[in-house]
Amino acid sequence: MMMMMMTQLASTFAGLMFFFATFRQFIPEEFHGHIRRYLNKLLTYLYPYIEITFHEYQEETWYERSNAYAHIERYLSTNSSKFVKRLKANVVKDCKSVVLSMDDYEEVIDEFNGIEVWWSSGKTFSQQRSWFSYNGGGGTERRYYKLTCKRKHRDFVTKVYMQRVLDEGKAIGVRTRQRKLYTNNKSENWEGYQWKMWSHIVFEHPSTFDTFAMDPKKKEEILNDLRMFSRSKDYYKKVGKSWKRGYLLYGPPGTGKSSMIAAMANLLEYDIYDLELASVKDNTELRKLLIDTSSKSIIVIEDIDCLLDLTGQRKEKKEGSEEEEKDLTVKKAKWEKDKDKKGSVVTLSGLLNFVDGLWSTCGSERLIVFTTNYVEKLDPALIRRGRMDMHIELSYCCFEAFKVLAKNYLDVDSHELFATIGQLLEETNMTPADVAENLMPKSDEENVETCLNKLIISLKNAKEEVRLEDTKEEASPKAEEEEGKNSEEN
Ligand SMILES: Nc1ncnc2c1ncn2[C@@H]1O[C@H](COP(=O)(O)OP(=O)(O)OP(=O)(O)O)[C@@H](O)[C@H]1O
Ligand SMILES: [Mg+2]
Repeated sequence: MMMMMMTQLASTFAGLMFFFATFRQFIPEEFHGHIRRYLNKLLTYLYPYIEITFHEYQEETWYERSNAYAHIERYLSTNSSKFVKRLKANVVKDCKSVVLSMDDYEEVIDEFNGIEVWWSSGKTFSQQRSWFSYNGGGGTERRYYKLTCKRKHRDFVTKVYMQRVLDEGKAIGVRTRQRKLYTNNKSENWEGYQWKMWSHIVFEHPSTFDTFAMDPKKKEEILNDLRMFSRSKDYYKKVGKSWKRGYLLYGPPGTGKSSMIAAMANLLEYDIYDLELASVKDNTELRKLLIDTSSKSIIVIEDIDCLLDLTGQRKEKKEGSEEEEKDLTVKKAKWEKDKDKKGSVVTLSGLLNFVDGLWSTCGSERLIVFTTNYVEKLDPALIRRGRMDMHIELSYCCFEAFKVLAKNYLDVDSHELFATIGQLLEETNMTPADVAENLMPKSDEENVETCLNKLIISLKNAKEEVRLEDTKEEASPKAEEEEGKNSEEN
């Protein structure tokens, strides 16, 4: 009703303006300014409102949906859907939930701090038919939201009220969005009509900190650190630091590094950018990839140890065991092959700049996570505090971690066999991945007891293998000595 009245007033005024425009040649020039001024005064009297229109597509980049429009749409869908008669339904989150928004030509009144604003939705039609409209883009229909408020509230509405609408709409978007897992390892990154540095799939990993097996104290420490980070926007601003944090996850294969990244993303509701460095052409491309990441995300570089020779100036690092050295050589050979195939010339300094150079400050609320199996091999510059702020060791399964896995896989909190398992875990090293594999029932016949016994047998076998290895190693220097003596005698 209110909107109809306002429209009528507006058309009356438009009529007056039209009258003036038509007959202006019959009116002496010197009166034009006065007439305009009086007409404007009359407008304020007859129509004491202002209108602001938010178009769905931006004029300069006609294919790009306006963020403001999207935020307003979400805000109105949450705040107005109870009062609007006709609603549009959008299915999100993999068909699991429905988001309602105002249908075209609907109106709704919103109130904030005692001030009323009127929102209406509408659309215009463009005569031009573009390539874009044939390709399912914005098409010839252009939607908009129109905000109408009293002229005297203009400042409050444009500054305070609109900021609230945009902030709330943005927050709703974050809550209801489908999280994504991005990768740069793809030759075809065309998305509709735009070239994308990253391609993505929907991120739905079940790992959480509840199901993650590790020492509870350490887990609590990590959880506190992450929660603190996500709440510290103002703190980072105050101390003059960009709002990002680096985590280095290190430990043997199968100790949960990748699972922890997924748990972090699920906890903070962030997207993940899985950066494959071998596919990055050079430092410039690395920077472009960085610029193209969004806030509220985790940038992951797995197996960072493969990058040791990036500069060709690797310092002498501690020698690892024979097995570790062999594993590292295989991994590095694969990395070199990938790198050569894709012609990658990323350097260590390029990577250091990526982590904390000037460009890294674009965007905010971001975690950078490196993973490695061989922390002692890494260049100290890469993992110094400030770049990798928190170093997290993920190690072999301890008794506390086993209890979490037993709860996850068998739904038991205690059992008489737990004591034996606790003892064996102290005596031998087994990764959480291996413990989990033993605990998982493989048929209907396998119950809690059979699974726990399976684990006990595996642990005993692992212990025996280590004992045999040790005996062999002890025996071999003696044999060498004997051999040496014999050759001297001969
Ligand atoms: N700490 C853990 N808590 C719960 N499950 C775990 C844990 N560690 C490993 N797992 C299980 O083992 C599987 C392999 O773990 P994950 O891939 O996270 O290991 P990783 O440390 O990333 O290994 P890699 O160094 O080879 O990449 C996971 O899918 C998960 O089911
Ligand atoms: Mg992994």
